[in-house]
Amino acid sequence: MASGSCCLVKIGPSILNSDLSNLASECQRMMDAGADYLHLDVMDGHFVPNLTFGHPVVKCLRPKLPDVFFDMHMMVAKPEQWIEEMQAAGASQYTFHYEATEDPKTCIRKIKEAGMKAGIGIKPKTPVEVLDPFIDLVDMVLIMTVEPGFGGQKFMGDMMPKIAYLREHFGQIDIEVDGGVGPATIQQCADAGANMIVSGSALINSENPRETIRYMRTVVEEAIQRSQLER
Ligand SMILES: O=C(CO)[C@@H](O)[C@H](O)COP(=O)(O)O
Ligand SMILES: [Fe+2]
Repeated sequence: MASGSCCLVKIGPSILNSDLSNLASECQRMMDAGADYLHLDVMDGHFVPNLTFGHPVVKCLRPKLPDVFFDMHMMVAKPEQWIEEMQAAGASQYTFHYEATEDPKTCIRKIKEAGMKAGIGIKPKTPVEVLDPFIDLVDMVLIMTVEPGFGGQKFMGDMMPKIAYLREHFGQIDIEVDGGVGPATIQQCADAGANMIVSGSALINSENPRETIRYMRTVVEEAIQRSQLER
């Protein structure tokens, strides 16, 4: 892991590829397996070529999982549009895409005013430096390692320098990695400096999700320890 990091490892399953007719029990299954939070993928058919669910589903899910941190991955055009609804539905963090808004600063301010944590993410073709002006304003940055829109895609290892750049220049910020992350790719994410690990199909399809989560957590913890020794 690049230098400067001492943040907490958090594993957040993406339930996009789970049996959505059993959404609450699939979420509970992931939490029972040792997940730290849930990464809920919202798609609007405009920003990405796919549809999932919106705030009404989050509202139904919240009472079933009252204490769970919901990281809303908002793959939507005009993300400003859904901030209040998501907060009212029970979202904990609102992670929007830099590419989806003309005014990221106002979007961040509105998320904070609504009482949620704010995350900002970039698609694979977006250079990481565009995030520089917003790092001090947000709680988390998201580096996509697939083109957003679908679960089960191939991990893009060439995104790792973006994570290393953020860890190198911005110390302890929470860096989330999302797309194709699982036991086969976690080492690359850990070495680059990611500490918030989204894993969808690898966890949902795992025969032993508890062991898969434990393994990924250990790999990232060891990378953080190594980076601290190197400092
Ligand atoms: O945001 C997205 C896709 O757009 C992700 O959250 C994926 O849904 C994660 O699933 P896997 O790539 O791990 O299967
Ligand atoms: Fe996601």
